[in-house]
Amino acid sequence: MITAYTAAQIRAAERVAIDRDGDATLMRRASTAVASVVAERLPHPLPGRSAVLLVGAGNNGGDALWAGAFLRRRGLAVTALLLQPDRAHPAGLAALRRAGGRVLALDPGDPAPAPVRALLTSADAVIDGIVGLAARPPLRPGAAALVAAANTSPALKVAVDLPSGIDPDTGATGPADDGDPVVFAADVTVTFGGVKTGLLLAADAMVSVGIGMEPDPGPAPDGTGSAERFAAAAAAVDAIALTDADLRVLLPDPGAGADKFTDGLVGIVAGSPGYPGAAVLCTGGAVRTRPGMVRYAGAQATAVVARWPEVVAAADPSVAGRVQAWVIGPGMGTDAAAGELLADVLRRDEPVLVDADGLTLLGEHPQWLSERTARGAVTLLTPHDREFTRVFPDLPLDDRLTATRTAARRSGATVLLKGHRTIVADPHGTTVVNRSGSSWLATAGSGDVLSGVIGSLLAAGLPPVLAAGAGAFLHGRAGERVHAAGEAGAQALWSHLRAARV
Ligand SMILES: NC(=O)C1=CN([C@@H]2O[C@H](COP(=O)(O)OP(=O)(O)OC[C@H]3O[C@@H](n4cnc5c(N)ncnc54)[C@H](O)[C@@H]3O)[C@@H](O)[C@H]2O)[C@@H](O)CC1
Ligand SMILES: Nc1ncnc2c1ncn2[C@@H]1O[C@H](COP(=O)(O)OP(=O)(O)O)[C@@H](O)[C@H]1O
Ligand SMILES: [K+]
Repeated sequence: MITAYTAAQIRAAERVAIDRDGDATLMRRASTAVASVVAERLPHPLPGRSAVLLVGAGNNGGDALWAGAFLRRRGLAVTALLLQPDRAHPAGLAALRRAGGRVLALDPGDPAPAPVRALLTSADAVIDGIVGLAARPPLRPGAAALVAAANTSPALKVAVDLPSGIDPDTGATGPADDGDPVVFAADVTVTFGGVKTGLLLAADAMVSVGIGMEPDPGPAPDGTGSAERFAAAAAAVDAIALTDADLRVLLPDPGAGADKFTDGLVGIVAGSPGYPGAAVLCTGGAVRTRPGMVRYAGAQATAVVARWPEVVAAADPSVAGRVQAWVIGPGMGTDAAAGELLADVLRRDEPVLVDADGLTLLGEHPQWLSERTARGAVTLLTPHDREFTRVFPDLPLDDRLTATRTAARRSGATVLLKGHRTIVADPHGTTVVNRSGSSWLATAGSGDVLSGVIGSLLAAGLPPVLAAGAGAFLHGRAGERVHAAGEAGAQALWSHLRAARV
């Protein structure tokens, strides 16, 4: 489990560490780590190579200046570009100068003239120390112009603590209506004092370095497979991301005493004459995720059983037999008959996952959701952006994390917002960010497979936020395998779901 924190939580831990160790010690540890990452990743020998530092007004710039001083001592030519020369970290600046580094004060009106752009283009490494924990995006115009110029450089790009341009708490990059906000295009982010939640969303490669100021990670999951313990660990921090090892804990292999009824049955209501494929795709997601039994209840029983003979099929939920969780929505249509089916399933007490057309119907009948969550029935919504906006029209998606958390808190449902980084939040605020996946998942029907996967985990009794988080992680890993195998299309996911649990 990767645990992540808000800037305020990290600042609180930092205050304790500064009182104990002094801030110069912390900065030395942080900047040494940045210099090491740069030195490890550049081709050797290092003498003769060059690094450019982008330096803002605070301690983030201080880290970059100290890292530059260390790299200078290892033989690199180092140039610091100061966005606010009179506010640059004095000790860092002095250290860089002592080591023989060059310092350029930038013109605030034109921070990236041709000579600066040429310097960035020819550099071997660019180190981003414009802004860290104090960031409030979007970047101010001068910083944005410098970052935009740096992003065009072929150099190794290393962000100090956070890529400048993202919000530490949410990963958001600023209001979407201001055009595309600029963010430093880091190849790697070296972060200290704990992973910031924004990094889970907005940074790909990151190195988290302990410098003696990390927040208390809370109760660790004990490795026994207790989902409750796992959920408590997740609830104690701001957000988590799951790992392959977590999946082994959350989805144990069945024990010797298992039979097909042991681990929960999922019922699937999906597909319609217009969309027979959705029924088959969604059911396949469930069949391939866990042993046990899958029931199908809907208009495509013949097609489903032709592809999945192990499925027990019925014409509708009222005659389907007992299940421990329902998945409803993929390709079911949005007509009156589909609405009745959804209303019927939502009146039941078992956990229900609503996806796709089911979400469009919920947008038209919000009371079906509120009546259900008011009586405490477990509900999980798995929208993509357009479906999210149908159900929660007033929640802007320029800050996806806040939108997802607000939707969950307000509706009483667990909400999974799909995307490059899928986000799951439950009504109490427990948050899982998914970091597995491949853009090859952006293919028609891949969401149908996902809802089958998650429904199966919900029926197995995982708390909804973990069922959704683990399902998204597994689906993402399967997507990576589809890509690696040179395959494509949503049904290619089926055959990789089992092997994706390593
Ligand atoms: N206090 C310490 O001892 C330590 C601090 N550390 C570093 O210090 C950083 C935090 O330092 P600071 O609190 O000084 O602040 P930052 O260095 O994060 O911010 C610098 C300045 O950026 C400006 N800024 C904010 N939003 C901006 C925007 N959208 N566009 C342009 N500029 C913007 C702010 O006005 C602020 O003065 C951490 O991220 C980390 O890199 C580490 O060295 C660890 C130890
Ligand atoms: N750019 C992307 N990178 C990674 N995963 C993506 C990307 N775009 C979409 N996905 C994933 O692909 C799936 C698409 O689901 P959805 O939009 O519901 O498709 P459909 O309705 O066609 O089944 C989701 O799991 C989503 O997280
Ligand atoms: K930075």
